[in-house]
Amino acid sequence: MAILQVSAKLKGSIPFEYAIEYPLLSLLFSFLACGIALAIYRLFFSPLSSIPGPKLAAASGLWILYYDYKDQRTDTIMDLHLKYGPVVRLGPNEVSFTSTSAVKDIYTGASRESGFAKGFLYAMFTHYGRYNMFSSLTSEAHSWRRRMIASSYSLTNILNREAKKGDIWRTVGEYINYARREGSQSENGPGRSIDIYPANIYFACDNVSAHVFGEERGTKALGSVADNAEIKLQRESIDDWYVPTRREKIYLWTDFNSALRCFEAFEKTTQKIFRFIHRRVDPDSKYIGGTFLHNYAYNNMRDLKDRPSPELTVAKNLLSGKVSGKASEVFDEFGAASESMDHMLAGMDTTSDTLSFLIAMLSLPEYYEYQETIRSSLPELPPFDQPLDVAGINRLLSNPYLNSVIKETLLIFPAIPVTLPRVVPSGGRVVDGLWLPAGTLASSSVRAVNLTLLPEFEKNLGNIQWKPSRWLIESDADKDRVQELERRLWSFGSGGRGCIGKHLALTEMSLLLAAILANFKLRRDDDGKLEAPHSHWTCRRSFRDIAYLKDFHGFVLFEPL
Ligand code: HEM
Repeated sequence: MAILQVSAKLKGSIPFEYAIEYPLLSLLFSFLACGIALAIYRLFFSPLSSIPGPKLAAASGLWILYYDYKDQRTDTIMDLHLKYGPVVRLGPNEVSFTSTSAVKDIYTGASRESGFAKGFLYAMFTHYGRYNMFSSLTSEAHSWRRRMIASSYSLTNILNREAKKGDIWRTVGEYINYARREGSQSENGPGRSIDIYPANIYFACDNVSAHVFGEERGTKALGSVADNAEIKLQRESIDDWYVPTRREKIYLWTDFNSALRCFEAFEKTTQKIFRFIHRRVDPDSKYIGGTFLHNYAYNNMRDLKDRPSPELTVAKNLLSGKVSGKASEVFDEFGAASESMDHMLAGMDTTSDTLSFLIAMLSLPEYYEYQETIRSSLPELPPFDQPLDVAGINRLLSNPYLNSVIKETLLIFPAIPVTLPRVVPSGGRVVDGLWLPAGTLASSSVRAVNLTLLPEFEKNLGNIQWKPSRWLIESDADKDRVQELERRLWSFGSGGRGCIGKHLALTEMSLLLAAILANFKLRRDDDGKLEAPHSHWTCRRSFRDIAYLKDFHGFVLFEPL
């Protein structure tokens, strides 16, 4: 009855008549009115409305989406922090922080939580349709996975394993042979002109695969290709992994969760179909679909299950570990393969990028003298078929000059420079003194956190120098400053989700750098005469979303000493 009365009243009203006469126009008008009301709410009444930042960003998620689309998120966030300070609103529901206390609140948090849950972005990093440690979003899904393999990556294990088996040192020897054999002659001096980007990827891949699956099953991509079809295949497949489309525009996906869910379901289903067809044709087929690396990781895992190896590896832990009696907390064949595949990728991209930036910088004329300084600080090194002992590895890991170039590269060119998104848990939380409602995306960008540490940040953002000497302690006055830098350097993340492979990466990089400088002078050889056979530097705009060395093609002259 009441409805009839209201509709009779409305019938006579002018807006109602317009709505009947122009239904599409009025629908559009209603959307517009709702949009304006929403924008007004977000700008003036939302709990985040007092946080500084561009008004357009606060009003609509399209603002940051535009920069995501242009692969400029990291640079944009840097500019915003420069303009607005340590807290910036990036979207209606997203806030970026740079202070140490905020990083602690978000990423370390209460011990029960070990930081906030990860944002949906990470779900892109499943393999074979299975979650792994890196892609698990919540602490429940993550912590049992991490506990199962944490010991494999501890510093003690890395040192003892290396002193016993010498896998990394042998791979370093392979790199030195590669630098003497590959590339081309240069007009700029004796020695070979090496495209360092693939060389570093092969190095990182050979190391991480040997650590995960054992030396016998590890890739040997640095080996000589002559007459070795397997090595040729490995190299081609590793290069292929870096196709430009890989996870391109990844931040865009986070705004389209349902599309991402569809993508996951599609991946899972197509792989099931692939397997089904292959097993019909060949009952013993181990082909599972996906790239060479997907097959490599899965087949190694299956092989290790059938033929257990005495070697203590990450894969062995994955296959045998039981953390609790819960059936869900044990890896099945695909779960274990997904975990190992993820370690391969995490260990390849990051370590190789860091090495490439480092070698590229050190090969510039202004650092020739610094190369000499590092060289003269090095101890006598053993032949590559003879492992260094624990004391010998520790001497290199604590060499202040090697450390200075590694840390400076991690600081200025972090391999993962981007936003590491986290979600405020139910009930809301206080971050850096600000109350954030549940569901807010609260995060820090590694590059912004690192660079805001520097006194020159505010004055000279466009021209921050790679300056390894800032890590040297030459007087008492330097001590506190350097310790503070070390404490706050954030390139490996922090808290329960921080990098598990940090000690492996640092050991690989220190050993390699010592051997390179003991054998070669490094000179930039990118004079435009050599065409870069790849576009790797620009491909890396996906997850990294920044191509730091745009004008550098990656050629360095390795001049024998
Ligand atoms: C220079 C080298 C490296 C850098 C700069 C680096 C950086 C990072 C960062 C920033 C995170 C945290 C991501 C987040 O919180 O969202 C992370 C996590 C991770 N890293 Fe690394 N990483 C490096 C080398 C490695 C290596 C060699 C491995 C080998 C296995 C590895 C495996 C992982 C894994 C599995 C995680 C996820 C940990 C978890 O969720 O518990 N990383 N890394």
